[in-house]
Amino acid sequence: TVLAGAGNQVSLWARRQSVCDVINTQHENPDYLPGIRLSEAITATHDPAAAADGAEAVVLSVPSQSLRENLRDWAGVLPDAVPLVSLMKGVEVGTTLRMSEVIAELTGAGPERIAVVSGPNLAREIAEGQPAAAVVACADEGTANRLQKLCHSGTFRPYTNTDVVGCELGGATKNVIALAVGMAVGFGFGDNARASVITRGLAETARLGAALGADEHTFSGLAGLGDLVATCSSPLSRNRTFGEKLGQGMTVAEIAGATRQVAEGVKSCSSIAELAHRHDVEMPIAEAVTKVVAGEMTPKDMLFSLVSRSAKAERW
Ligand SMILES: NC(=O)c1ccc[n+]([C@@H]2O[C@H](COP(=O)([O-])OP(=O)(O)OC[C@H]3O[C@@H](n4cnc5c(N)ncnc54)[C@H](O)[C@@H]3O)[C@@H](O)[C@H]2O)c1
Ligand SMILES: O=P(O)(O)OC[C@H](O)CO
Repeated sequence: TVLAGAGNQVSLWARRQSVCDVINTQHENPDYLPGIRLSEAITATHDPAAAADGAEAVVLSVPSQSLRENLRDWAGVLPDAVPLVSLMKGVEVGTTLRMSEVIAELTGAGPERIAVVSGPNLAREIAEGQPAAAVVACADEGTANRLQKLCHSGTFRPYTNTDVVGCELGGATKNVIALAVGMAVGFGFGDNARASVITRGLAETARLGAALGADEHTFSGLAGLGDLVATCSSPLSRNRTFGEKLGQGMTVAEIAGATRQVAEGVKSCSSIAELAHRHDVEMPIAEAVTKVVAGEMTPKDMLFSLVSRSAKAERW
């Protein structure tokens, strides 16, 4: 929708032919975005080669843990030399690779071709054409500039950034923090708890970013604070909603069984906690969320354990 709104012809790949048919004939995706009319500049196909044929850029957006298996099928049909753009906000379980790293590994593309778009971009609001801003990050500024032009419209304002690591970590970690915020809300706590978890969540995200070579300024930008605030505040967020249900006493299996959409933080929390351990970074919220998701701690114990940790200086 963003690309079509900026004047591009968009070819969308979908797994199910029936979804392609509805998009092509009724210009709607009733399963995921009911009631929203899609631009006629968007056509759908079940054939990845047809979707990628002649593309100026390829935008990749599937649940993070499925990217590797999907790219194995797609790598052979992706056009050479065009930018490969990730919208995904997760870290691969088992490898702890960021999505740009998975793309590099499976396609052989260099950093000058791999970009990330991230920011406070809740899908339904974007599809409704509500205004939003985002970051287009690529190590190569020229590629970032070209992609910025490709998606800049009257409702979508992209900024460029060369800090791919920071943008990806901001996007993946905010999902984990949103789970914690959701748990606090679901348990019945108010705005003080919510703001405290958001702020300390940002602090631990920035600590991890520093250890992995990210630019600290990224975390006060749209892919950091911006996305964190949107996700932790919005009932549209799947991660926050998942956390809320955990806080109300449902189990991970019960919640996962009742939703068809991905809450990336549920899987990525363990990869992020593993990255933190490996780089000797303290990430108490991510570690505690990982324990709740693994069934090793209740949301109530998690929330009180975070408050009763040993006292320290705010900046250290
Ligand atoms: N929804 C948002 O508001 C939003 C905003 C920005 C970024 N993202 C990110 O985009 C990525 C995709 O999220 P989404 O919101 O589209 O998720 P989703 O769960 O709403 O939909 C994912 C789509 O992928 C398909 N899918 C599911 N499993 C698949 C698999 N194994 N292989 C191929 N396709 C599969 C689903 O059928 C669906 O069409 C995530 O990393 C998410 O963090 C989402
Ligand atoms: O619905 P969520 O929790 O996956 O969040 C969606 C987007 O990442 C918000 O920018």
